[in-house]
Amino acid sequence: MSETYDYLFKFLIIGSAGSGKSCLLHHFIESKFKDDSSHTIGVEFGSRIVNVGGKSVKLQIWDTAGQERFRSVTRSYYRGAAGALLVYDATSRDSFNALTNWLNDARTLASPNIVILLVGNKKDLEEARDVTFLEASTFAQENELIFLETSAKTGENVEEAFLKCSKTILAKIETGELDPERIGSGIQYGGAALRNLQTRQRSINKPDCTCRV
Ligand SMILES: Nc1nc2c(ncn2[C@@H]2O[C@H](COP(=O)(O)OP(=O)(O)OP(=O)(O)O)[C@@H](O)[C@H]2O)c(=O)[nH]1
Repeated sequence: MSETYDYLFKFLIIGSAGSGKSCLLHHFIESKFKDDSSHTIGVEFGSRIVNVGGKSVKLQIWDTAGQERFRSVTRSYYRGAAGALLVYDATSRDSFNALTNWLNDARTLASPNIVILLVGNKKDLEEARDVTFLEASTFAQENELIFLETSAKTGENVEEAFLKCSKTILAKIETGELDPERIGSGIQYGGAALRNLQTRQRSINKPDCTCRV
């Protein structure tokens, strides 16, 4: 039996090693900080159903390894992603400088319409900050990204990051900018939406009984 959600979105979490991708996913799924996090080998997976503007959306999230040696494996997961969290560590300038490369990969290997949310993680480490909010938001504007600063430690803005990205995808579906039926869109209808579509289809096909011959 199909689960009752309206849409399924495929999500990626990408960015430099150590920026906190696995901790963000863990906090989103388990609502707590993963304090024994080690480097991801290849990819890890998590999923959760969220409510976005009255629609239930199942997020299928692929957490990719940031280390260069896994790049060929992780790249193979980009295809057909509807959304991505592009993560840098706000206490690491290197992770910020690497964003352009990650962005190029996402836009060329995933769908060109992929919705990307830039995430400045480790917001709780204010004293060790190496990237200002202003320069990151300027980068986000220049590259047409949505932007949030988060802390996977305190949980600040973690939920918001996933929800904001989902909300943007949903809005683009509603305006017709994204087509869930396009192969590789990273979006699927769930059981609930399919039932609605079928009901609508039936009423379109039904002959108009009020007309008299
Ligand atoms: N203070 C603080 N530490 C964090 C935060 N997020 C992650 N960390 C720490 O940063 C380190 C790396 O976190 P991970 O989530 O494993 O990083 P990753 O991006 O998944 O790394 P790779 O799997 O190698 O790509 C760990 O020691 C975490 O405890 C945060 O928001 N605040």
